[in-house]
Amino acid sequence: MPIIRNLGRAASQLLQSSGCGCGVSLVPVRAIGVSPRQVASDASFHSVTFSESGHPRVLITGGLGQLGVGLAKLLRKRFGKNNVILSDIRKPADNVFYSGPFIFADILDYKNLREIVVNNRITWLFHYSALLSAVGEANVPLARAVNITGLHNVLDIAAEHNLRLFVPSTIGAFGPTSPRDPTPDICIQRPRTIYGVSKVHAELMGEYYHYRYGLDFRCLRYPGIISADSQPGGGTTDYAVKIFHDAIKSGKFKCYLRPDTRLPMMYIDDCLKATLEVMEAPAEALTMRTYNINAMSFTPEELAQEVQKYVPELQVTYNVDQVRQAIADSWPMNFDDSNARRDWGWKHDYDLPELVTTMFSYLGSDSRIAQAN
Ligand SMILES: NC(=O)c1ccc[n+]([C@@H]2O[C@H](COP(=O)([O-])OP(=O)(O)OC[C@H]3O[C@@H](n4cnc5c(N)ncnc54)[C@H](O)[C@@H]3O)[C@@H](O)[C@H]2O)c1
Ligand SMILES: C[C@@H](O)[C@H](N)C(=O)O
Repeated sequence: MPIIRNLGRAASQLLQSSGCGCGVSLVPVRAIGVSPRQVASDASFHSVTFSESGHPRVLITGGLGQLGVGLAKLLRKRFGKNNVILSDIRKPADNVFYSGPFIFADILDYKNLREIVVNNRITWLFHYSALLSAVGEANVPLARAVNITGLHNVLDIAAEHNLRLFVPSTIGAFGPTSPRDPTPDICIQRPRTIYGVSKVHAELMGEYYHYRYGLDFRCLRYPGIISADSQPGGGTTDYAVKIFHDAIKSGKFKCYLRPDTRLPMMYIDDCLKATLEVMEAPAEALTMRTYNINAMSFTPEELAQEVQKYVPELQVTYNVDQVRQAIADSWPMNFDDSNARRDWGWKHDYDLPELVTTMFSYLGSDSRIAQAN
């Protein structure tokens, strides 16, 4: 919902009398007095970055997807179990529910989200809710709502409550006119998916709120993420997770991308490590608010060859899905993350061989690993 649509009379008056003398507000307009739980307009909205315990109070939105549960685990180790609240609109599995605080949070419900942030004295928000590239193309209106309207809600609440906000972007924020090998941080971004368009929008809005309202916005462009104990949510890079499961289950894998399709990829532990590191980086170290991060790039054919070292009988066939192939063909082949490495010391731990070894050891085929060595 456009911020301006929520501009009430009190907000208009405040805008007229705003301190800088230029007639514009220092917090997003929606934050000024539209909530039934509104505090007086002269009260301080500003909470602290850390709670009394010295740890941030964290909320993760969209936390039941491929990445959120792992992030919660990492953050709970660092900040304490009860300081990290996982949220989603889906029902959590027992092991997730009993591993720490979980709450229902629909990012399209602005008031509910605001109430959660206030009642739990949240200071850091990791905004993971999204529809990914393939499911986004299958339902553009929903992707637009979740990825764009939902982001607006999160941005306004984060700015109003002085949160440190992390929003992940993606290799999908680039398009066919971007340099693809390698893709630098700053270049042409004309993606052709609703997912990519919404992520460019998120990068730009977050940076705008940073410069305009002082929001502590931090963003990483993730490559395709590979994990063993969580399933991907409908993206173009999902094949690189499925191949491991199919290799173990049936010894057969049908790939929906051409064998020579090169994309940047990363093991989940590196992705989550980078996320925590950029959130903990001192603000003065950050010369940018949106960074590429990279680990490796491979094609389905190269991944299959590495997997076949562990499952030599694996049969791979190719049945190209035109939608996902067109998306992949418009994305970076290699990612230039030199700014992240320089500014806050980003360094990945997993290249392709370590990734494959780790995946098989998690998926329980240690005997095959022994054979391969
Ligand atoms: N997994 C990757 O390879 C990858 C790569 C680049 C960027 N990212 C980004 O990282 C973030 C997390 O990715 P993921 O792979 O875990 O995604 P996912 O698709 O697995 O999970 C997204 C979650 O968002 C939730 N969601 C949907 N609508 C919602 C709503 N209205 N309110 C609250 N939650 C809602 C879904 O229930 C789901 O659990 C996303 O923003 C994604 O764009 C992921
Ligand atoms: C790359 C990333 O954003 C996601 N895994 C997708 O393929 O849509």
